[in-house]
Amino acid sequence: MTAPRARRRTRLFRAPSVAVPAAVLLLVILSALLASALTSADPNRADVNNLLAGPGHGHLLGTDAAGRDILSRLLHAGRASLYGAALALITAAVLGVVGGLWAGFHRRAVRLALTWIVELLMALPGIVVLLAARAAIGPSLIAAMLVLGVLAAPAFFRVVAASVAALREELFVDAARVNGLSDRRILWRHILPLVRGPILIQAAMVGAVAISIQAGLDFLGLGDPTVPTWGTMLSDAFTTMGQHPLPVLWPSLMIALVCLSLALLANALRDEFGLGGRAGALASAEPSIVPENDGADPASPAEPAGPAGPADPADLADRAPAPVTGDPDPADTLLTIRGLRVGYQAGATVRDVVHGVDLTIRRGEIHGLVGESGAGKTQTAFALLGLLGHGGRVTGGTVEFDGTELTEAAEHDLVKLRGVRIGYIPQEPGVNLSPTATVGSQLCEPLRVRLGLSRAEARDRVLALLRRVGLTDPERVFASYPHQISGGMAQRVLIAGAVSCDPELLVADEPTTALDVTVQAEVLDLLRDLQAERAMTVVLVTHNLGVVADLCDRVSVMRHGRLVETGPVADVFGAPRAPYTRELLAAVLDDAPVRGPLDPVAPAGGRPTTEIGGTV
Ligand SMILES: Nc1ncnc2c1ncn2[C@@H]1O[C@H](COP(=O)(O)OP(=O)(O)OP(=O)(O)O)[C@@H](O)[C@H]1O
Repeated sequence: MTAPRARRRTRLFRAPSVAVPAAVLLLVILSALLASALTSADPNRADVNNLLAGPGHGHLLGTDAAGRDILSRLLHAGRASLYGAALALITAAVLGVVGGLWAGFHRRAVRLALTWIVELLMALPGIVVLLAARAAIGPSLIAAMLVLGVLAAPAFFRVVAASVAALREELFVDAARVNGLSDRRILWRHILPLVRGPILIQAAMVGAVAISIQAGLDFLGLGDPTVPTWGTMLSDAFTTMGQHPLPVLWPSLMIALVCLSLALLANALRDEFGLGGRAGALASAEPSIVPENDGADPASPAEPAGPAGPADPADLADRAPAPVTGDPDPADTLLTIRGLRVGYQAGATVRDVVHGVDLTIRRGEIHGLVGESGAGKTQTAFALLGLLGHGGRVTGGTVEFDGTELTEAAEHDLVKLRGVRIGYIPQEPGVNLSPTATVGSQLCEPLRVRLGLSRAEARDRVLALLRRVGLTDPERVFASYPHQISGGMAQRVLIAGAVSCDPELLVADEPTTALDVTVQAEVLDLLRDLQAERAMTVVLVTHNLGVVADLCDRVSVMRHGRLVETGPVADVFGAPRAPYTRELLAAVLDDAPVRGPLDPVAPAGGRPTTEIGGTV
C-alpha cells in the first residue's frame, strides 16, 4: 500500500462516524466467531428444570422457553445470521458489480440486455420469490441467501453502471487504451477504484437489508429450524413475550446493533467518498505537493478563433483541391491515409466530420496537421488510433500503417499496435492520467503488460524515462498521484509514457495547448530531441503555425474536414498554393509575426527555449 493511500485509510478510520460503527461490527463478528471460547454452554442443550429463567443462576442472560442458555444461543446464532447476510451480500456484489462494470463500459447492446434483466429482477416481488424458493428448495439458509443475493444485485448494478458510463468517456480511459491496455485491465485497474466508494456504500446498505430479511424469514418460521439464528431466537421468544419479554430483547438488540452500525457506516462512507465517482475520489485526495502555479495553466492563451475571415469563408477548402504532393517511395512511407471519412451518428443519419482525407506520412518525419478549430485534425488522428468518440466511426477510406490496414482491424489487433508501435500524447495532461494510481504504476503497467518486463525492470526504465523527459526528482514523481504534480510535469509524464515502448509513430495532439508559454517551449524542445534520438515518425496536431515552422518537416493544412494543402513546410509556408493557407499565414502576420530564425531564450535556471509563433 502506498503512503498516501495508507494515510487516507488511517484518517478514514479515525473519524468517529466510521470508527464507532466499525468497532461495534467487529465486536459482533468476533463474538460470533469466538462463541465456543466465550461460553461453555451448549446452545442446543435444553434444561427442562430451568425454563425461562432470568439472568443469573449460571446463565448470564437467562434461558429460553426450552431451557437453553440464551447467551450461548445468541453468540452461536450470530455465526449463522452473519454468514447468511455475508452470502447474500457477496452474491449481490459480485453479480451487480461485474454486470454494472460490463454494462457501463460497453456499448448499447450489452447495456440494454443487462439493464433489461435487472429491470426484470426489480419488478419481481422479492418476498414472493423468497417464499417460492423456500417451497421449492426447502428450509435452506444457503439457498435463501443466494436467492436474496440475486434479488439484491440490481442495487449494485445501477450504481456501478451509471458511474462507469460517466467514466467511460474520460480521457484517461482513452489514454490507457492507447497504451495498449485491454478493456478488462482498464476496468479493473483504472475504473473499479473510482467506483469503490459507491460500491462500499451500497454494500453497507445491502448488508443491513440482508440481515433484516434473513431474520424476518426465520421469524416467520421459513428458515432452517435446526440452525440457531437471531431470527429463530426471536420467533421462539415471541410466543412467551407477554410474561417474559427479556428473551425477545437480546436477538432484537443484536439485529438492531448490526443494522444500525451498517447504516451509520454507509452514511459515513457516503460523506467520505461522495456519490460523485471521480469527482468524489478527487475531492478527497491528498493536497498537491507542488505549488499551485507550478507548470499549471493560468497563463495559457485562450484558444484562438479562426483567422480574420474573408468575406465568404464558406468554401475555400472546396476551391482548392486536396493535392497529395510528391508521394514518396512506399518503403519510405509509414502511414498512408486514403479517402478517410469519419462520421457521427446524428439521429437517424450519420454526419460526416472528415470528408475524404488523403495523407502520406514518411518514416522519420515530423508531420504537422494544422487548421482552425473544428477542421477535423483530431478526428483524423483519432481515426487512425481507433479512438473515435461515442457514436463516431470511419465511414470510408483506408488507414494503412506499415502494411496493416487499421480501419478494418479487430480491436485485439489494434491493442497490439497501440502503445507499442503507435504512441499518443494527448491534449490535456491532467485528465489523461488515471486519478487513482500513482504515476509510476501507470507508466510501469504497459511495460509489464506489453513488453513483459519484471517489476524492477519496468521501474528502472520508467525512472530513466522520467529523468530523460527533464523531471528533476523522478523518484518523487514516480510515487506521486496525478493531482500531486503540475500540468507541465504531467505532460512530461505523458510524453515519457508515449515513448516508453519505443513506438515507430507518435501522434501528438496539441501537446502544449494546456501549458503556459515557457513550459510549451520546453516540451516542444523535448519532443524534438526525443524524435531525433529515436528516429520516430511524429504526427503533430496543432493550431500553431510557429510550432509547425519550428518543428515539422512537412505540413498538411485542413479545413472543414478536408485537406487543403500538403507538402514540405518551406514550400507550403513559403509559397502557399491554396487560398486558405495564404489566409492562415496572413492572419498570423496580422496578429503576430511568424518568427524568423529562432533565438534561443534561456529561462531562469533552464535550458534554452524558443519563442512560439502565432496560432490560427
Ligand atoms: N463526439 C463528437 N460527436 C459529434 N461531432 C463531433 C464529435 N467530436 C468532434 N466532432 C465534430 O468533428 C469536427 C472536427 O472536430 P475535431 O476535434 O477533429 O477538430 P479539430 O480540428 O481537432 O479542432 P480543435 O483543434 O479545436 O480540437 C467538429 O465539427 C466537431 O464538432
